[in-house]
Parts: sequence; structure tokens; C-alpha cells
Amino acid sequence: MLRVAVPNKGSLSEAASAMLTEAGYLQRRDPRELVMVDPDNDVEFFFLRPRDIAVYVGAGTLDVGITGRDLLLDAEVEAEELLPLGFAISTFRFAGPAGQYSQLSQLAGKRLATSYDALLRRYLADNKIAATVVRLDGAVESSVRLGVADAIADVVETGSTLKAAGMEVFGNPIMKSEALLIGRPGVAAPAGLDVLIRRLQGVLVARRYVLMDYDIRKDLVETSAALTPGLESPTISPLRDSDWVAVRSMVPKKDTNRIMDELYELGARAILVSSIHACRI
Ligand SMILES: Nc1ncnc2c1ncn2[C@@H]1O[C@H](COP(=O)(O)OP(=O)(O)OP(=O)(O)O)[C@@H](O)[C@H]1O
Ligand SMILES: O=P(O)(O)OC[C@H]1O[C@H](OP(=O)(O)OP(=O)(O)O)[C@H](O)[C@@H]1O
Ligand SMILES: [Mg+2]
Repeated sequence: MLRVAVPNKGSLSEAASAMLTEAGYLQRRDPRELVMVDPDNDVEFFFLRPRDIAVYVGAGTLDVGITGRDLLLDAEVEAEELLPLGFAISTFRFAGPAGQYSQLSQLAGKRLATSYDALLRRYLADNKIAATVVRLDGAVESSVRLGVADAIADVVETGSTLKAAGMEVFGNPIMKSEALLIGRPGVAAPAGLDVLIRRLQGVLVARRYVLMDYDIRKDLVETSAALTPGLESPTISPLRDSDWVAVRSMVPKKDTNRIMDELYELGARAILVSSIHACRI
């Protein structure tokens, strides 16, 4: 039975379970449940703290898990990225009181608060910055105001938490993070892992693409197909009027309106867009 670690709390938890549900797996109803068997899919889910998931997968006691890239790198364990999952997208950045810092060299000799101390220490060493790391569990943005640090390194998404604390980012991002499926390198793929990965890829594609149908004059189909090339090749079907064809293709959801406008300009008509419920690519 495939043993899968799923975040039990925090930013990753709901989105991870939603994705597994969409992929056809059973998920817990009660947020206090720690373990759950999905007998139809032969998978056992373990609900754990996102920070600990890399530790279990790295130790080989669980086959795979869902966690953030920043947490994986901070854990310093033998686990690797199998599939990026497209949620919990954030950057890991330095920040300080507004107007105080503009470049990393100003961090020399300073106290830096973070929840990701291993990741930060490695970055400081790589960039030859000698600073003191203050490890905190969370709410790191308050540490400067409260006098335990001079600057911070933390997760930034919208930046609103930083702004509320009177802080701003400086320097390049230390890293970009998102939720990942992680596994152990160098071991034979456990039974059920290929199916899990294919299903999660199916969810990602269903979320990112729509299906576009339109009718177009036969002599314009090469030009329209260049706008809607699909993943492999668009489907072209005959219409009763032999001068026209029907085209069906997958297009990236974010480009839907631009592509519809361009197709209409070209002469396509009856342009219809439908969402993809599920797929295997
Ligand atoms: N506001 C956010 N937007 C996007 N991703 C985030 C955000 N906050 C955290 N993350 C990401 O979520 C993952 C886990 O962080 P999270 O803060 O949920 O864990 P935690 O700090 O252990 O939980 P909690 O904050 O509830 O104690 C990390 O990979 C992090 O990059
Ligand atoms: O840029 P923003 O959109 O404001 O998001 C970033 C904030 O979200 C996370 O905090 P979380 O709620 O997990 O609290 P924590 O710091 O206690 O972990 C993260 O640690 C930042 O504080
Ligand atoms: Mg947090």
C-alpha cells in the first residue's frame, strides 16, 4: 500500500487535500484524523505537520508526501522533488524596516530572524555574509519591532503581512517556493506512485487548460491552428458545408480571451469554451 504524507495544518493543508480529492482519492472528513486508508486506491494517508513531511519521506518511512519547496530545502534530508503542484506559491525573501536596507551587504553583523534557519544559514554562507540567525516559529514579521532581530528572512506572497508590520523586502529573492510532491531518490518507485503522479498531472492540466471549439473556413485552418496548436495537434472535423471545418483544441485557461479575440478577427465563428473536468495526458 502506498504511504502518502499530507499536510494537516497551515497554508498547504486544504489545497493539498482538495487536489487529492480531485484526483479521485478519499480524504479525511474530521481534521483531527491522523491516518486514513483509501482501500479502493490502495493508499494510506498520514496527516502530518508540513515541516515534518520531508523528514518522514527522507527517512523512507513514508513513500511520498506533499510539502513546500522551502520546507524541503530547510529540512536538509534525502528527499527530492517529484512534481510541482502549482499552489502555495511564494518567495522567500529578506525584509527590514521600511527604508532601512537596500542591499544584502548591509546584513553583515546583523541579527536575522527566520523560521527557516538551515535554508538561511546556507544562503548566508554561500553569499559570504556573516550574520547571526535567530530561529523563531512564526510571526517573524514582529521580531524586529520587538527587538530580537534587525531584519528577517520569511515567506512572502502578497506582501501584506510585511506592510502591516512596517517592513519591506530588499535584495533578490532567496528562493521561489510552491507545493511539491516529494519522494526519496534512488529507490524503486513504490506500487501506486505512477498512478498518483499521473492523476495529479491530470488535475494540473484540467486546472490550467480549457477546451476550445470553433468553426472556420477551410483555407484559414492552418493560421487558426497556429493559434490553437493544442498539446499534440488540434482535432479537425468536417462540417456539412464543405468550405468549413470544426476545430477542437486544448488552450491555456489564462489565454482564453485573447485567443478567442484573435480567432474571431481571423474569421472563426461559434467559438465555444468548456472546462475540463478530468484528464490523463
Ligand atoms: N501566505 C502564503 N502564501 C503562499 N504560500 C505560503 C504562505 N504562507 C506559507 N506558505 C507556504 O506554505 C508552506 C507551509 O507554510 P505554513 O505557514 O502553512 O506552515 P506552518 O508555518 O508550519 O503552518 P502555520 O503557519 O499554520 O503554523 C511553505 O511552503 C510556505 O512557503
Ligand atoms: O505576503 P503575505 O500574503 O502577507 O503572506 C506571507 C505570510 O504568510 C505566512 O504566514 P502564516 O499565516 O503562515 O503565519 P506564520 O508566520 O505564523 O507561519 C508567512 O509566514 C508570512 O507571514
Ligand atoms: Mg506559516
